[in-house]
Amino acid sequence: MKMETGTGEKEYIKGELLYTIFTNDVEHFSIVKLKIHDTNTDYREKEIVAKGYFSNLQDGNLYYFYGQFEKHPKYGTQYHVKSYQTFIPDSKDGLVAYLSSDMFYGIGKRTAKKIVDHLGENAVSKIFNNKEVLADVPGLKKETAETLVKSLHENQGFEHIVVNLSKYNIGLKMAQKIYQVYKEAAMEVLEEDPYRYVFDIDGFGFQTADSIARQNGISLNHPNRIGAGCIYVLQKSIQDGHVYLPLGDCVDQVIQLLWNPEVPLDGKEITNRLEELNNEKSVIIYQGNVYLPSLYYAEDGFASHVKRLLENKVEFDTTEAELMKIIGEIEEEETLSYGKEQYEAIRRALHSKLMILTGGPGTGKTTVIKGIIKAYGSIQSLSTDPSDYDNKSDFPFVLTAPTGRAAKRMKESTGLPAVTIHRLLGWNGSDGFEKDEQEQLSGKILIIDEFSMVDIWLANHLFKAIPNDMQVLIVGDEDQLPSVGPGQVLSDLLDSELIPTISLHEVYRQKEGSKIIQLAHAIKNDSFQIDLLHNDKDFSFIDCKEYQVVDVITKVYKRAIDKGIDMKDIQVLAPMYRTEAGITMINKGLQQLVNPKSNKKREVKVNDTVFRKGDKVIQLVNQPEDGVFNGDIGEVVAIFEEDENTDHVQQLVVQFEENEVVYERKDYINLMLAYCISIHKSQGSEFPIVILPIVSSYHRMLRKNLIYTSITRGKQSLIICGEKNALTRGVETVDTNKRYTSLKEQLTVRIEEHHNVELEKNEMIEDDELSPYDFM
Ligand SMILES: Nc1ncnc2c1ncn2[C@@H]1O[C@H](COP(=O)(O)OP(=O)(O)OP(=O)(O)O)[C@@H](O)[C@H]1O
Repeated sequence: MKMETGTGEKEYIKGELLYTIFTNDVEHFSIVKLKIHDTNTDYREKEIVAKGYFSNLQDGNLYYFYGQFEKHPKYGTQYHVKSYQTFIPDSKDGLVAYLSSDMFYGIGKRTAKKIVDHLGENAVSKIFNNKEVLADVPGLKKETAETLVKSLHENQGFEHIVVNLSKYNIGLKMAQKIYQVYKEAAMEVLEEDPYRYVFDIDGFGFQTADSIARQNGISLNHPNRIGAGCIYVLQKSIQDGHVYLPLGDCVDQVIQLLWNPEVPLDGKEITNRLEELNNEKSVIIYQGNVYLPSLYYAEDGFASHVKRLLENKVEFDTTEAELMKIIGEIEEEETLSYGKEQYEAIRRALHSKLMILTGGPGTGKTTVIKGIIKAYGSIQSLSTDPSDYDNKSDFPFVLTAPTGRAAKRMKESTGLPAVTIHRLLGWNGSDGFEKDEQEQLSGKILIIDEFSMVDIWLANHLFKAIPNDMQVLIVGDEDQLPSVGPGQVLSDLLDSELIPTISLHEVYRQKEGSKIIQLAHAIKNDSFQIDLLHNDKDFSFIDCKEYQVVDVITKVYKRAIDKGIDMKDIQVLAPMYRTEAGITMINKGLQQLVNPKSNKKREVKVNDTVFRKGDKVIQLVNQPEDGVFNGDIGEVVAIFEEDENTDHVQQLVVQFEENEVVYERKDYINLMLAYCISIHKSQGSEFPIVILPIVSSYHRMLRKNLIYTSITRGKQSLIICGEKNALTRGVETVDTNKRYTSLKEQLTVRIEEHHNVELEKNEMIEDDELSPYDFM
């Protein structure tokens, strides 16, 4: 419902706060009940529920609220507040009463009257604009004036900023972020240099700053505009995975962003500005490349921690003969015989401070991890059973992975505890990580799985927390998609050839007759042939066109459900959201099939999506405070209305593998239906049955590493539906989008010298000592 005032005047409700129905301390989102004293809208009721991002509202106080009416399906009309301010009486008597109230300590009626007599009905805004006006109030002590100014700012600083920011269409939520950074100086900063916000406020876009600058007459070639353009271009490049931009690219992109026919800018001006920013440490220019400082220091920090670890030697005095015996005993226990590469991987990992283990699916990475743990336990006489340790943190084997699902898989496949990297480092959201250089991790061996997903920021945080006496094994498959965040840490480490690496090539699962593995390796080795798409016991290909995809997937899904397969075990993966065969349409089709609308099931609608009790959903952002992370999949188990819980807000409850999370309406956008998820979101997860549509309308996305990643998510069965040509073209298309990173160079500079020494040592080990394969 839209209310018009008919006069073009800004709509308001002047209301007294009766009570707060709900408030969220972190974001200051509140729902309040108001008694209406006045309004210039057509609303005629005496009370209304208002909601918005308030700070410090007091029961009984009068405020002006500016916003718009909304119709809630159950509770009727509510006022969605965009900005607000305390009502300050506009009569002299009212103002005297206000200034002499409890809100202003030390000001009695007489002093208040003096102020009002001298400054008039607009006393408060005059003081806000220039506190010096109080100096002329006869008989007002300096200290009293200072206390009054301070209290005014405490009581109204935020509202004042909110009201002023709203003139530039900046909403309450962004205003909270801005106020936290600049406090009362927010407007001053904004009007003098709106571009400062691009540097300091997370999520504040360049275009917004630019339009405010236009309104305030800041010139198009103002250095602040050019500076903000540079920062913005660098921030945007993170979305493409870059750690830096070459100076020339950066300059070109800034010229494009700032382009205006009236004031053309040339490259020299931009380069000069970048150099100034470099001097101020707002960017870092190093060897002709431009970095945002956080990325430069992450790369620099990670490289130095890798060097630090490599400098510390491993005490390993077990002879090769003893090691052979120990590994032989493990082979007997596990009833297998390690292949040559696998044996070497175990042996080398025990000798190395830091080692990388790579290999495609089914090459035995997990088998090797288990072997390393057992061998280490045996050599050091340490139990590999966590229950033998009184204190959890004494367990010497630390297993971790970047996502919840990958950690869970690691836990299941090794039978040992494994947690996400965030949990291992004690991430507290805005407070950062508990573990760092000062408070490092405990344990003897750290094994990090799915390392291809780790970005440079997380790699740096993790490595700074690794103590010198810990051995580290990095496990990953470089042919998977790179991390969502900036960098390509695993492939840079491998490219540097400075870290001891063992690559497993022999495929063991294939020996058990897996077509999925065969396909994956054919794609990896560029030997994919169309006749590999013949159906097999774990694989089928269904020929269909784009317009048939949703229908085909629905039928396959139905067949699986009819056979009694749990929907948790079937996962549809697709590369894009918005096509006829995109994730959104597939989700709609599958929701209709497995969880259709019913009078018996509650549902909520968020934009175009309906979440219904029983729906499979995926979490889209990290929410460490609730123990739920980007990519976690769960099920909607309940929906509660406002009058059914003590918080008096609508709630949606999702059961994840390990915990239950309660969402309020404003957080529903962190969820999506998950019958079909994006291939990017599936990284690090595996599913018993994967259904994979591949059609030519996805061509923009179809790349070898994307298809490889999707195929390797299927554990027992893979069904590809779509067009063979699209699949063939996709596996032949290599991702040429180069990520600008300099980790390899950073590592080379730091550790080449050290590495030469290590190499010599390793050669000595290889020369002097015999391996079992020398006897074969
Ligand atoms: N040397 C071996 N002899 C016999 N079987 C083996 C050997 N190595 C591994 N396997 C078997 O091959 C299968 C795949 O091994 P494993 O799970 O360790 O590979 P992986 O590289 O971790 O695979 P993925 O990345 O797909 O999880 C397992 O069933 C494992 O028991």
